Order: sequence, then C-alpha cells, then structure tokens
Amino acid sequence: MSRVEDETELNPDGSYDATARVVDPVGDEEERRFEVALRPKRLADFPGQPRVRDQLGLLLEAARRRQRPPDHVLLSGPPGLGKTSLAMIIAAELEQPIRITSGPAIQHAGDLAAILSSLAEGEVLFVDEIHRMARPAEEMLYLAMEDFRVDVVVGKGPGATAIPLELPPFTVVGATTRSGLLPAPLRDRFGFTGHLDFYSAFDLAQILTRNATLLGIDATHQGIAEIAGRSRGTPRIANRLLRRVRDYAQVHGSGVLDLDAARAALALFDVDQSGLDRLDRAVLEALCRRFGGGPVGLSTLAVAVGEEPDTVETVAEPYLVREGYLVRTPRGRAAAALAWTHLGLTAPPTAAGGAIPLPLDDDGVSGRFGD
Ligand SMILES: Nc1ncnc2c1ncn2[C@@H]1O[C@H](COP(=O)(O)OP(=O)(O)OP(=O)(O)O)[C@@H](O)[C@H]1O
Ligand SMILES: [Mg+2]
Repeated sequence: MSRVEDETELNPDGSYDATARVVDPVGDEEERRFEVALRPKRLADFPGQPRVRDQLGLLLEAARRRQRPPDHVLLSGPPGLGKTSLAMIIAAELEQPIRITSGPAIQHAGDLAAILSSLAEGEVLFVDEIHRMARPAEEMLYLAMEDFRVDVVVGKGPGATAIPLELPPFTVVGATTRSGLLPAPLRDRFGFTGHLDFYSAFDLAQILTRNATLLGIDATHQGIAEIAGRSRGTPRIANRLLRRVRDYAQVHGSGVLDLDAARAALALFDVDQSGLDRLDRAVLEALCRRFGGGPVGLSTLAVAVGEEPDTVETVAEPYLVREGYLVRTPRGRAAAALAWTHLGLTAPPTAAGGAIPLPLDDDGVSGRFGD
C-alpha cells in the first residue's frame, strides 16, 4: 500500500475550528480532496455493504462477459456512506473512463445535451445529487438512458426543430441522498438500485485500519475500535475522527493512537459513547425536557435547538431514528425510551408507545411530518 500525503486541518494559528461539527456526515471541499486519496479503488477493497457489493459485482461481471455496458445504476443512501466511491469503482471495474457531473450543475437541458453528445461508447456518466436536476434535463436524461438518443433543439420559437442524435451505449450512475424525491419515470430507468446503509462498527474498524496504514498512523486495535464505535456508522465521520485522534495522540500522547488518546480526543470534540454530538443531544434534550417527549413539529424543534429544520432533518435525524432514539409520527417528532435513558432521565411509560412510527422512505429523511 502506498502512503498518501498527509494534510493537517489546523487553522493557520494552530487552533482547531471548534465550530465545525466533527460528526457532520457532509464533508467540505478540502475534506473531499483528502478523501480522494483514501477511496478504495476496486470492489474487492470496499469493505461493508455486502449485499450491494455482491449485487454490483454480479452486474459488472455479466456486463464484462457480454462486452456490453451494464444497466444504469442508482446509488442511494445518507451522506458519507460511499456512493461516490462506488461510482468510481464501477468505472474502474469496467475499465472505462468516468465523466462526473451533478444535478445542481445541470440546470438546463442544453447542459446535459452537451455532456451526452460527447460521451464515448461504454463511458460511465456519474450524476451526483441526481434529485437536484432541473425538470427538462431530467426528461432528456431518461429518454437518453432508454433509447440512447437525444433530441437537440435547433433554433427558437415556432421555427425550432428537434434533431435526433444517436448516442453510443453508456452507463449512467446516479447518486442521491433523497431517492424519495426522484420522479418515478427517472427512477424506473435504472436497472439496478443499490441502497447503502449505515456500516457496522466491525466494518468501520476494517476501513480505519486500512486508512491508518495509508496515513502512516501507528494505532492499536482498541484505539481503532473506540473510533469505529462512535462514528455513527459512517466512513466519512470515521475518517475524520481518525485524523482528530491522530492529532491528539501526537500532541498530548505518545504518538500512538491508543484507547486513551481516542477517549480523550473524542471527549474533547464532544462525541459521546454512542457517537452522538452536541446537536444530537440538543435535539434529544429539547424533545425530552422542553416538550415532555413530544410529539413536536420539526420547525418548532429546530427553533428550540437554534438550527435550520433542514439541518435537523437531514443531519441529526436519520441516525437518531435509525438507532431508535427518535420516532417520526404523523403529529411530529417524539422521543423514544432510549432518548430518555441516554440523557439519564426516566422515560415516561408512554415513551415510544405513545407514537406509532410511520415507515420511513428508503432514504430515511424524505417524508415530512408534523409541520
Ligand atoms: N466502504 C468503504 N470503504 C472505505 N472507505 C469508504 C467506504 N465508503 C466510504 N468510504 C470513505 O468515506 C468517504 C466518503 O465516501 P463517499 O464520498 O464515497 O461518500 P458519498 O456517499 O458519496 O457521500 P455524499 O453523499 O456526501 O456525496 C471517502 O473518504 C471514502 O473513502
Ligand atoms: Mg458523494
């Protein structure tokens, strides 16, 4: 394994940006550059997500044998679980170039027509945040996906004519954190949908061990296991905590990333035993202490913790729901018994039972209740 360039994340004056949320699953630009170096390159190097990996493996192998591009692939799931990594892996496994774009970058059908008409045979077109594409572009994309054809409009007004342009076969890989927002016709054009779920602590430990080696970090099993258990099932968070604990070990410890360094660093960054941070705990505190366990509407809850509703909904909530701290009900958010005990409070007998959880959308965040 080759060693990648290390990158420090200290401010110019040597301090940390304490306002940045260390367990934010959405990375910033700088972090994304750093991630490129740690991304697994092949399916065999990609730990976790066994179902999606096996299904993708089959799809790609069959395509290779037939010497035809595989079906279009949609990857859905919360931020930081490996959608972009898998898109790159798909192209690498097919030994094809990958063209990268994103929903927000395609605001006009013309933007997409330019990309589509320049694709080479077999090329992989990766559309990140595909749910954010403009509607006319969406329509153009699903026609292109089905018929490998795009209508290029020449001229304007009544004299405009559509000239059909044949496209060589290619593969679209779409990624979305909100698959519930994709229109059905577009979703149906994907022959394969892989839903990425939060990782087990075991899988995260594997990822961390590999990355510690890549970064030249001397780490003990216990140190790695402690980080893995507090990373909210998310590799991006695990990688970030790895760097923070590494810093701590270098500055305050022996340089070895061990259990003591992990515990002390995670306490410093307010990440508790269960991987919950200040925002998560603020949400639970507000729910239990101020609203008697709820149910309470999303916007009221967001005001109580001083955050945007969208932040509470997409950043804090999916994990709290998935781990059973919080339930979403037709009347709003409610604290489950686990939330009370986590805060050291006694759960009322009605906790979690007072609310009947509704099934979540598959991305865990797209339904809006209680507003
Ligand atoms: N299975 C995995 N094994 C090793 N590293 C992983 C794995 N999944 C994700 N990572 C790492 O986590 C980071 C984030 O992954 P990636 O960018 O693929 O997530 P994403 O799902 O595309 O996130 P977003 O929704 O924010 O775009 C990367 O550094 C990547 O290396
Ligand atoms: Mg991504």
